[in-house]
Amino acid sequence: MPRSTLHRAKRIVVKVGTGTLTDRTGRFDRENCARLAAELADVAKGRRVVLVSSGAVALGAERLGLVKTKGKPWDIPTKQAAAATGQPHLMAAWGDALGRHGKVTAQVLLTADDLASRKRFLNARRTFEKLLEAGAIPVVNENDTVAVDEIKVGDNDTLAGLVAGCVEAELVVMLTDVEGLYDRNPAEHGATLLHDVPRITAEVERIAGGAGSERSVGGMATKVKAARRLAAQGVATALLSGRRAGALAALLAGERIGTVFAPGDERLSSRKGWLAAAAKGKGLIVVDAGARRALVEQGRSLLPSGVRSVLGHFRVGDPVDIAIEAGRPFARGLAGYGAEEVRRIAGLKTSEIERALGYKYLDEIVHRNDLVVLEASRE
Ligand SMILES: Nc1ncnc2c1ncn2[C@@H]1O[C@H](COP(=O)(O)OP(=O)(O)O)[C@@H](O)[C@H]1O
Ligand SMILES: N[C@@H](CCC(=O)OP(=O)(O)O)C(=O)O
Repeated sequence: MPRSTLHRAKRIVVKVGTGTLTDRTGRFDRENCARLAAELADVAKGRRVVLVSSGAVALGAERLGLVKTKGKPWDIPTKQAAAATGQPHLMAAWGDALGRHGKVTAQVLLTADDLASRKRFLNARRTFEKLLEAGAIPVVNENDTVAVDEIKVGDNDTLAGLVAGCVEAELVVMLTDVEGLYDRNPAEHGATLLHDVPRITAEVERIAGGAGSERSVGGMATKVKAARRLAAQGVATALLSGRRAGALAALLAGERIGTVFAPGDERLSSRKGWLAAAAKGKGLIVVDAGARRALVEQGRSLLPSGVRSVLGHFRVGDPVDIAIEAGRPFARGLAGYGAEEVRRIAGLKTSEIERALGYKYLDEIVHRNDLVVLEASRE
């Protein structure tokens, strides 16, 4: 999807960062919210738009009168209390601003745990579908008040990527407080804006630094990581200034504005996209180098002969990670056998499965249709 074809995207996730909705002192910027709402309503004509909006913590902090001491981050309960306070005001602000343009808004609060569960992921997808069908703009945020470390996404750039998978968007636009990705931190002298990034290499990741203010989370690093995951699923990502009037329309008109990360050639099915981005492996299957080659280079299924050992407990149909000894998982798939069964057939030929178990479901431990190679392992 080169720039000139971005206008074809029928489903777009737009992510708005804290810096776009607040001024320098951290106060809510109602004017910018109103301007953005008008532009979003325009983009939503003939398209389905999902908004991922940050800002709950900043709005809540303002209401609660919490003052930030430089260099001293708030503790988690303080941030959660601020989010609980700010979220209804954030929704009211978007509801009012988009309502002025005839758009109905709906609140969707999610955690990583919700999207890792296939059942809840599908439920969320059905809800999104209904809302979009009805012409509403879902406004998504992390469910910060309940999201402790183990279950949270952590930043809204990553959340926007997960939501894009859930609604099968073709494009994610992140509105932030800079014009796009620069070749070095834009605070440094002589930084140059990179308009088009055909491939997210390790070098691109290296130049993407942390957040621009203490109120934001993740910075460029999480945006580029999210863009890399999206590219691997065949989705384009654009970064734009959330303060530049008309930027969204200009981007969709093919103008050279902001940064566009090109999508990879392959568009993953929604199920494979979920496996790659949202699912969590319930266990780990350790395989030999030959199996790794067959899976990564030849797109084959995982057979028992390549399996060395099994860690953890999983049942048939559960997501499982696949790694070579002492390595990071390089693939994830849906288990064709439970962990106990895989332990009993590890290293055997497919013709020996039945003798070892007394029955056989399939030849494959993970079928290639249920398997994704994790893009981080390709480097
Ligand atoms: N190479 C880079 N190019 C652009 N911005 C960068 C880069 N490295 C770090 N940043 C920082 O990332 C910030 C944007 O991310 P962030 O502060 O998290 O904003 P948001 O609240 O919109 O998510 C910029 O303000 C900038 O300070
Ligand atoms: N969920 C948080 C925002 C987290 C976040 O990623 O913030 P940002 O870096 O400004 O997009 C909130 O609503 O305040």
